[in-house]
Amino acid sequence: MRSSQEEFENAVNRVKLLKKDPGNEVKLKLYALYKQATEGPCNMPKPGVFDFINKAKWDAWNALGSMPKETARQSYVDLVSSLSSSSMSSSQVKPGADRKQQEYENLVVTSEDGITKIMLNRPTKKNAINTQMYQEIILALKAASKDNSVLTVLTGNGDYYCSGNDLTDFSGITAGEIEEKVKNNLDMLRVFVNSFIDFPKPLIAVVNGPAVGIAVTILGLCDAVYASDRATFHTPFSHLGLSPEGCSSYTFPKIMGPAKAIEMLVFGKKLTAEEACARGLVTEVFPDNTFQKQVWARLKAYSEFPANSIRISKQVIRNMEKEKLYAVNAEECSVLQERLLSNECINAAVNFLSRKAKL
Ligand SMILES: CCCC/C=C/CC(=O)SCCNC(=O)CCNC(=O)[C@H](O)C(C)(C)COP(=O)(O)OP(=O)(O)OC[C@H]1O[C@@H](n2cnc3c(N)ncnc32)[C@H](O)[C@@H]1OP(=O)(O)O
Repeated sequence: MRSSQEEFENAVNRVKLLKKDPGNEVKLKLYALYKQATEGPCNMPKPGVFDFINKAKWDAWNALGSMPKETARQSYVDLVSSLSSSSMSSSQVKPGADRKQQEYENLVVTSEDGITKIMLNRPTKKNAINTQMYQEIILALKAASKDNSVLTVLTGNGDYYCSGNDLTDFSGITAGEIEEKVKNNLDMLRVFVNSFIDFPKPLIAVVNGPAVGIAVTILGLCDAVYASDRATFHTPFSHLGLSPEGCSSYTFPKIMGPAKAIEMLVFGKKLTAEEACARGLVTEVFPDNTFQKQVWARLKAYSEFPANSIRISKQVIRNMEKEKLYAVNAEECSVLQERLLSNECINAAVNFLSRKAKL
């Protein structure tokens, strides 16, 4: 829907009423869209390099090129609407309260202060990831990649961060159905891991408690990992007749060296948070009683950094090895597909289901 001149003028007036300073980047965008909407393409002579303020304004306006006046007017109205609603909601919510987004069955996703938080929410099952939760995480990452947040955080609700893949996922499946179910799950796992590889902004894991299996391997694709000193890191693939996933067969040897990676991925050594930090898998460890306070203060400070710079820097680092990561993911999924059909794996799952085996 195209905006009218009246809506545009209303938006111009609403900008003056904003309670929160939207920051220089947004102000430049508003300036440029206003000029384009009212005067058309940039018609000013380029200011000298030392005339910083006018040069920044000129650059912003000039960057809009030949954008039609009507498009600029609409973009201006849209931008002001997004600013007005965020400024209004921040004055309406209690300090520290989260703004809830789309409803998910197994996640709580909220956005506040430039941070989108994706919280795994099956605390009674130690946040084990079932098929639906995999799909919801894929959707939540897609939404977060497009929202206004600067940072995205992955964390868990309750005493666990996540107990890994839901081992009951294959229960109730008949022998005739198993191959197809495994294939479908592995196709989904590949998409799930790719959504971490492709995530365009800094993705931070706030590991509030023990982490198992895929919840650990995927940390190698996160940009920072903050852990409570209560957290542990366990990849019991061999106990379960499985093989590494989440690109860990590539990221772990790179992060901690092959010998230490094999100790975790092949021999299933469980690490404390301090040990995982010493190996480079964890960025920093915090005492559990001040964990949330310290980590969120840190993240809030980071979220105030220039959003484009942060995103572009993350992408420069990730783009170096994206193709490699896609290939590793595909290979790991293909090996795991065979493993999931092996007797070793089926016996481990049956043991868990009959409550004989725990980690
Ligand atoms: C798409 C295919 C991808 C395949 C990739 C797999 C990679 C992996 O992730 S492998 C790792 C799999 N995870 C595990 O092996 C953990 C299994 N769970 C446990 O060993 C224990 O539950 C625990 C050590 C995590 C916690 O023990 P604790 O005594 O404190 O609590 P519990 O009473 O055992 O658990 C409470 C509740 O939660 C259920 N649960 C916990 N983890 C899982 C899980 N991974 N899958 C399914 N359900 C899980 C547990 O059964 C309990 O449920 P009930 O209260 O209903 O009995």
